[in-house]
Amino acid sequence: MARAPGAGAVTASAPGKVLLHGEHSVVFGHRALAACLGLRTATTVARRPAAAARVRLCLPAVALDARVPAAGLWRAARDAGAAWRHPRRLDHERLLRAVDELLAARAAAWGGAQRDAARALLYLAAAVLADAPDGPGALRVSVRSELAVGAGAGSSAALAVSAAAALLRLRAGAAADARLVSAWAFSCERIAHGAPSGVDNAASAFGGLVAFRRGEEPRALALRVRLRVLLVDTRAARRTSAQVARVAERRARWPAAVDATLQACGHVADAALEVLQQLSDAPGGSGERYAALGELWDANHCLLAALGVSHRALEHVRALAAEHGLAAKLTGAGGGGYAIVLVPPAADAARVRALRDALEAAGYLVTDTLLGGDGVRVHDTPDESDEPDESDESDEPDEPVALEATDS
Ligand SMILES: Nc1ncnc2c1ncn2[C@@H]1O[C@H](COP(=O)(O)OP(=O)(O)OP(=O)(O)O)[C@@H](O)[C@H]1O
Ligand SMILES: C[C@@](O)(CCO)CC(=O)[O-]
Repeated sequence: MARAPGAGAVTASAPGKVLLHGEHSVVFGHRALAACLGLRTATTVARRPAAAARVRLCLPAVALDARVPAAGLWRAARDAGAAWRHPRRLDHERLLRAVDELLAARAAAWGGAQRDAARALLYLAAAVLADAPDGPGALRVSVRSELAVGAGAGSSAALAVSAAAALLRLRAGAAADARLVSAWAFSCERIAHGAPSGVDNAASAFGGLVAFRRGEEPRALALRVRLRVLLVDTRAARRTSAQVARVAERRARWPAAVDATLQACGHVADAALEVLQQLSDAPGGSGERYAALGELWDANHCLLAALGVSHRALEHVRALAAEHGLAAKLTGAGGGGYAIVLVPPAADAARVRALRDALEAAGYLVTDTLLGGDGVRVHDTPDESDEPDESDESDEPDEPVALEATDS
């Protein structure tokens, strides 16, 4: 049997993130500080030997298993100027229109999370692979994740970064630079979020602790400090785009007041960066510095609440943390989703345990984790000797791929 063009499969994984500071204010040009999580999303892209060009999307986290015919999409991507090295040369809107036309009838019954994921993955696959000499052919894209979807821990960025890295590895034959991966993931994030700042994809691609300001290169911070947090999933659903729209709407009504609040968030982020730098330079006296950091988390949370993006569950988490002597803030877009509780090294273990119990008794999911760790990683290389099997056409389920957490 003839081998399918460029047969093989690649898996890449990327972490979620938390924003220590700067959610929402980063959209308006202020500094954000992001740290990646030990929880990851893995995307496997496999070239399949099917006769017809199509993409199968296996996305258990959003309960989607769909097959989409793709010949027209590959053509549209070439017409839109797709070239894997140059995300900015692509006519973004034109390719997106082609994706939407393709999905129009098919996705009518899908929910928003399914449609957003399918749009993002089809866009990326077409954009990165359409200019391959032998064409993209048939693909299977399978995603597995340890992250809560749509909760503020950067699940959409981890999806975009891991998919971009896998597709680029398949297309280019070598692992791509994190900046290129991040740039493609940013184009992808634009699809659901309209005008994202880019902080989520930068944090996920680069890993560790990242200082970010819109329009500037992300700065990986070489800090010798690993913050311990309780990551609390309130399980209150929300969409990032809706929270961003809520702030924009409030700003349209009260421009001066909202701009002053956003600017204050920026000052808090600047001050927190100084404290983190001190913690890294001189770990002695860290009790006071952790107390200062806690104060800044609290201030940042209150400013975000003033912007209208808190939620009663987030306020509840903060109140429980305060009862146990710890500081907490919402992280990500807010409106539900995740909060983070700062656990200083000297925190009393029994109190932390008691807080965890109280949070769990209230129905929240708690992960005790260290922030920082690896950014994007390519796990597999395409195996060109892997003779495809005709039975691949029958769309049998994928083999699961083991996901290693990087820390926690
Ligand atoms: N593992 C996954 N499988 C399929 N789709 C996913 C997955 N992870 C994220 N998504 C897509 O990303 C969307 C969630 O993006 P959203 O930006 O609202 O949340 P988030 O990225 O988790 O939070 P934030 O942007 O505030 O950090 C989902 O609705 C879905 O379309
Ligand atoms: C709410 C927001 O600031 C962070 C979402 O994690 C949106 C963005 O930066 O694009």
